[in-house]
Amino acid sequence: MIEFRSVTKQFPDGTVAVKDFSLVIPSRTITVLVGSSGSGKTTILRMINRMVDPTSGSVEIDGEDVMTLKPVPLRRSIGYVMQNSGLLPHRKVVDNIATVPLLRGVKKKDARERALELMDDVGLERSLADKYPSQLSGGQQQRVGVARGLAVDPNILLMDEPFGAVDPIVRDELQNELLRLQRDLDKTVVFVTHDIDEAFRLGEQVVIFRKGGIVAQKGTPSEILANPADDFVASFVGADRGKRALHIEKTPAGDVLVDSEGRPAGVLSGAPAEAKAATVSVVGAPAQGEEAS
Ligand SMILES: Nc1ncnc2c1ncn2[C@@H]1O[C@H](COP(=O)(O)OP(=O)(O)OP(=O)(O)O)[C@@H](O)[C@H]1O
Repeated sequence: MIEFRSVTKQFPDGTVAVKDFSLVIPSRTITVLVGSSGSGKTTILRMINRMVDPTSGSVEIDGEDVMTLKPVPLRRSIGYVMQNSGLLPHRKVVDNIATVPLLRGVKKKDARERALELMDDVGLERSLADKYPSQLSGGQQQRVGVARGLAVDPNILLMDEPFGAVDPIVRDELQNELLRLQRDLDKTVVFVTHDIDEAFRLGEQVVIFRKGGIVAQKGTPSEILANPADDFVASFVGADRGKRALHIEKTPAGDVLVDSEGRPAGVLSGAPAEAKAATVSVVGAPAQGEEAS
């Protein structure tokens, strides 16, 4: 479990990026931070692995204040997937994925083998292993980014707009992959996006920010949709709701949100991981070669 307790972050130039922020992020769930540009989402994400430290308040992982942990080992134990995949252009795919394990002293042969397994996990052909990032499509690069985040075998995976730079169809595939990975690998995922549609699709818990790092509302997609806290949330959510005509569909695994095209848009209740898995297989078409569960 990750817990933020009354966290404020003021940068040296006086910018208050996050103000009095409290949140519990349960283990093995996907929590999505959503809001417009500059609302403090990345700053919050980076406080989990000490790329940024709070000015006041505390961030705890499993009851331990992160300030008592050394930044470098902490960073190497938490997966971090960046916007635009953050790949090193001069390194081959397999070496990009193996970077942190190698830094941690894993033998080169073992790191390569693990990297190849991770390529399988994220749906990348092994034939791409010795290519350079510039030789891959945007979607493939994002998959390498996810594999790179998973390569440290983390309990926690931080994802900062990881699917922002790809077209809607690939984005959809990547979202499905993430839901499948979350089901199979049981990670605690903290996911940042500015897209409410993506937030409702992926998040068991969704936190909506207004400018100045202030929480406008947090809850499950259904709680937020059923009861927007104020006009800001209503308009933030409303545009999307109108566009996608979200509605509730009953499945054996629980109630799920689907859009007007029958695509999964989030899970309402019940066991989250299982329900999300069911959402993908009940409402969405399974990917080629993937067994419908
Ligand atoms: N190192 C820094 N020094 C000063 N101000 C900063 C620094 N990093 C971020 N900020 C400011 O803090 C605020 C929050 O930034 P942050 O990157 O957390 O927002 P965000 O919601 O992730 O935005 P985006 O969606 O555009 O990535 C912004 O006003 C930003 O300019």
